[in-house]
Amino acid sequence: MLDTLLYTVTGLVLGGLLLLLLLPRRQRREGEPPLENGWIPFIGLAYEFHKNALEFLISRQQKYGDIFTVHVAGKYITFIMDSTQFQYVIKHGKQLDFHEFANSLSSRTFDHPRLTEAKFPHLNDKLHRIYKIMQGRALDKLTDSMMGNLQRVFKWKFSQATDWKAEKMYQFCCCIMFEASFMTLYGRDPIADGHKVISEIREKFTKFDAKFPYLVINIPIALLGATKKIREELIHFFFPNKMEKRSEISEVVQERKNVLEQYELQDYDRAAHHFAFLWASVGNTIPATFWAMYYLVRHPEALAAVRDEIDHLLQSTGQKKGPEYDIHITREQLDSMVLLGSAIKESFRLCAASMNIRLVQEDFDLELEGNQTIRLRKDDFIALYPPALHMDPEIYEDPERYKYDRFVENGKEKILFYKKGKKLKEYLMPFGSGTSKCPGRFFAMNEIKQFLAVLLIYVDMELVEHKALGHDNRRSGLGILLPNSDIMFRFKPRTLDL
Ligand code: HEM
Repeated sequence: MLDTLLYTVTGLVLGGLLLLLLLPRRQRREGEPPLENGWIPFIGLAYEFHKNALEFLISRQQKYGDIFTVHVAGKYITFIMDSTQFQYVIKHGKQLDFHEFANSLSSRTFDHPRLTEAKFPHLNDKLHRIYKIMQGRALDKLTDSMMGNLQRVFKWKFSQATDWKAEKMYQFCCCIMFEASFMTLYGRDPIADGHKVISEIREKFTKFDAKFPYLVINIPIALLGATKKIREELIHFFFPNKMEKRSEISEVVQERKNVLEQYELQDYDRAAHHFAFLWASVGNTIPATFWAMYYLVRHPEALAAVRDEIDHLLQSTGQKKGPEYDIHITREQLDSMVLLGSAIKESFRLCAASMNIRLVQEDFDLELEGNQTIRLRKDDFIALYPPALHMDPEIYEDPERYKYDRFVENGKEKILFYKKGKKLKEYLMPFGSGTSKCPGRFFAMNEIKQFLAVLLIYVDMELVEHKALGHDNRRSGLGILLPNSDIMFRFKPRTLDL
């Protein structure tokens, strides 16, 4: 009896699978790029893509050429692999939309209502206008505040270190960057113990962040253990009663708060928006800071050259080195440190994997260089995958190698990179492109520079473990990749040669 039941169930499952396999697949139409469906219905090539996106895309590029469409988890994505063609995708903002797609992703991940124009007229535009506060001269205030907060956190961290002290490097970066960025953007609660409250938020944030890639690919939050509860707790930190208590809130967060208050939103929904901004402001900055620090510590010649540049700046501005002194470095001075900037860009090149994705709004022919056109279908995606550019040996010689001064030429920032003899408009894309370019990119770059400058001024450091780190590919396509494990390093107050 049991045998018969088992045979019947197995038969039904196999029959169902066979039927699924026999379902008609999408066929390539004339003018469209080569298409690969994958053999598993709905899933398509999702597994291969997520295992190692760069390897997967390069293998398809070898098979189909620079443009091809693949079926990944129910979506059809056309990849443009030739970096000389990127600008043609970037400039088609009307037919290739980013905001609609980003809005629904953010709403699903951070649990706020979608900011549709019909329901919340002009809200999206108003929020985007605020981002100007993070650019140009307006950035001075934020940069100064970050410098003060970073030094406060570093001094607290190093206060007990008299001799070598070992720590996990990722955790170290996360602790310092989270706290300093949080205080800079969201200010402080004058009564509560700042370190304790922020550590609590950071721990919850780290747990949420570990599940972030699953939320993005639409795995129901109910299947992700305690993530729903943690997300709610994080959102509660930004409720009006908590925000009102905080002093020294940055202008950008204050302005966002003012704009959100002009609309009929629940307290929870407003708080969820603040939480989304928190994720945007530290979710990539922390791993980016880690990689910049890791590569410097791993390459003593790079560390020595960058430290020399920082020391030189201190000397020329008459400042003393050492944790007992306050350091002041202006935004212009940060900009002038080309070796430090180059070292950070080089680490971006090796770890930035944010897919630039656009949703096709209507059937249309996308014109590319050299009278080439490709036919695109409404509701498909078109994507640029920066690692394909960053690891291209025609653009970057010996691309696997970390070369801290790769972005310096004749003592200035190097901005000319070529492919097929053509000057590239986009040669480094950690921050996205066109309409979706990160509005926090100047602040992010400054923060990482400040972190490294203070660190190198305050301490000597070296690796304790000598294992090679790889990437955790779960965030492939979503921003800066995390390392596949943490690594021990040690530091001690710097011996000063004054
Ligand atoms: C190394 C650090 C950072 C990296 C690599 C990074 C990268 C990016 C990327 C790639 C996007 C576009 C998303 C997409 O195309 O899907 C983006 C958007 C965004 N980033 Fe950043 N980001 C960083 C730091 C920051 C910081 C420090 C802030 C704010 C303080 C920030 C605020 C934002 C915001 C608000 C958006 C959404 C913009 C929109 O709605 O159009 N980011 N970021």
